[in-house]
Amino acid sequence: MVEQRAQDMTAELGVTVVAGFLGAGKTTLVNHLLQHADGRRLGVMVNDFGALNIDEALVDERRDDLITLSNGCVCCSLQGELSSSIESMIRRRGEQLDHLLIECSGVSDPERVVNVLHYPRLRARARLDNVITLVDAALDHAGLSPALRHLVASQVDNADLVVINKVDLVDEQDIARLEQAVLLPGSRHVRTTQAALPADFVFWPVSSEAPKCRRVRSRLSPATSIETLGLKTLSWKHEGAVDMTELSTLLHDMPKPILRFKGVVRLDDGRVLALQRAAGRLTSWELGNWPKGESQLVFIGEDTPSLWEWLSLRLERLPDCQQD
Ligand SMILES: Nc1nc2c(ncn2[C@@H]2O[C@H](COP(=O)(O)OP(=O)(O)OP(=O)(O)O)[C@@H](O)[C@H]2O)c(=O)[nH]1
Repeated sequence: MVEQRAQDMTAELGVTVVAGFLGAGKTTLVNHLLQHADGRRLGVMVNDFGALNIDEALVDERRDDLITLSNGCVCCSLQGELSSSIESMIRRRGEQLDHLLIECSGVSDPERVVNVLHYPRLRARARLDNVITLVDAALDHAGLSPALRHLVASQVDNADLVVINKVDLVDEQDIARLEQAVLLPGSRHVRTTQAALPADFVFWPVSSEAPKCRRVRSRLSPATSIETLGLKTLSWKHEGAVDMTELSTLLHDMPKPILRFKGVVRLDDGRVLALQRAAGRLTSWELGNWPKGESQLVFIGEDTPSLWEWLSLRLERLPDCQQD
């Protein structure tokens, strides 16, 4: 991998792949890097697992160098779309971009994204600089299904740098236990809050030697496929305002196997709220940049029929429920 990168240092566009399980802090890292780009011109590609791409709204600034890949996962069904989007990013922006950030969906194995970057037609023009995997320190990893634990292990094993994020939410002992459980011996890793990773960890100085990142050997094979993960998504759209009292009760009651929730909600008074739940914690903030009139909610969780029946029933009190 390092040898491949050394050959590619003259290629025009440096690429960082940002991976990590649902809600680990990938968008937070992308936003942090956009804010600490130090004059570097960054392109961003985001990929949400759900049918609605909420990440598009959550990445700071609406930019014409933001490409959204939705309704699938870059590690499987969207590989063709990923490669053509990278090509079009290179074509359209090649001379005006210094670096491309590819944010994978939370259920992607970054190895598959890296494979796309090795396609001959991309190799000469894009240079993979690093794979950064975020791990959610607040998530009960032991409580995940074996397939999802396998996915997280694969994300970690394929990283050049592992970012143990959300260390503000847990104590030192828990962090040490998590590191012991998920990291391979000698893995390059850092701890962060709000994914505040120094930019030097991500962007290689243009004139430097090839990056000395360590490519760990995967202890798992074959690569995780989305089909084996046993996950389901449910998305919901509504043209008008949403009753926050009803929605808040629903979100409060949501069972643990619904692993991730994201939404953008228009309120009666015209304000727009972004809402998220990851590792059981709900956060919300006012959003200034949502051009669409509608409210959108996406839920991702284990494929247990009773869970989705429960959610559908609750969502029926809010109109226009649509299952994927
Ligand atoms: N307390 C705390 N919250 C964090 C931290 N980093 C991120 N968050 C919150 O965690 C939630 C998920 O963060 P995102 O950056 O959207 O996670 P993601 O990996 O992009 O999520 P998906 O794309 O859905 O997989 C958001 O509500 C963030 O504000 C952190 O270090 N501490």
